[in-house]
Amino acid sequence: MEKQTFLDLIKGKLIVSCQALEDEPLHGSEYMAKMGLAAKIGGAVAIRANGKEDIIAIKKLTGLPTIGIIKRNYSGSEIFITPTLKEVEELIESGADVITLDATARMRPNGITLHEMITFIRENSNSLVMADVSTFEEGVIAVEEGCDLISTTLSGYTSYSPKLDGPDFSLIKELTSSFDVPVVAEGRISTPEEAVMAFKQGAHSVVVGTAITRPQVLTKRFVESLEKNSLNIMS
Ligand SMILES: CC(=O)N[C@H](C=O)[C@@H](O)[C@H](O)[C@H](O)COP(=O)(O)O
Repeated sequence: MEKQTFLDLIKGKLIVSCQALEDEPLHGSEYMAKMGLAAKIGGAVAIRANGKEDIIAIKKLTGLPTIGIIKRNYSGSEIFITPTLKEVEELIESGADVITLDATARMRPNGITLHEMITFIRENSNSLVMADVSTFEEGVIAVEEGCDLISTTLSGYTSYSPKLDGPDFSLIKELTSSFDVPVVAEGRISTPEEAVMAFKQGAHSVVVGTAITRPQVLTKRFVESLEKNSLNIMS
């Protein structure tokens, strides 16, 4: 998909992240494709997904554009979102419209740089490049490296970024007020009101994952709240 067409499509709209890792009950491309379809029926305009199989299944069932990542752990590196060219190659094969890279300041496996990863994508595909960052400084680098979109995904998930319960609205605001590159608000957006707040900070689009597609986490929130309140009532 053309860059401008994709950016226009997601502007002011909701992207849903449909991901279930191997240790999650909804793991499997059939479940994720149906989750994607449910999101589409609800009005999502694109799907963020993990892994070649899920991306292919989601694209086939929904027809929506996909933002692809591959989560994989390598010993000796903390980077787990599309860490090496191997994952990039798998994403190119999947036909993902956007390839998302960890653009944090941490060392990648094999010492490959963000610059080399982006160059490889540009030379071997028409996919757009999204940079997942955890701080403003990483956003600056992502812009300098020519990423098509920046996402706040990793705020709270690097040792040096703030550990917030909710979304990192300050980071969204800082990035959107400094760059023309579209900023996607992502990470711990749990309510429609928070999504609206993210747009008020200038976000181009909003990604919601857990609050829509991880029922076990949502169930737990209810249960914990009930337990806490029954304790309060008893005391
Ligand atoms: C940190 C990390 O691994 N984030 C992942 C990135 O793709 C996903 O596990 C998240 O679900 C996604 O970013 C959406 O965020 P939330 O689920 O908070 O709405």
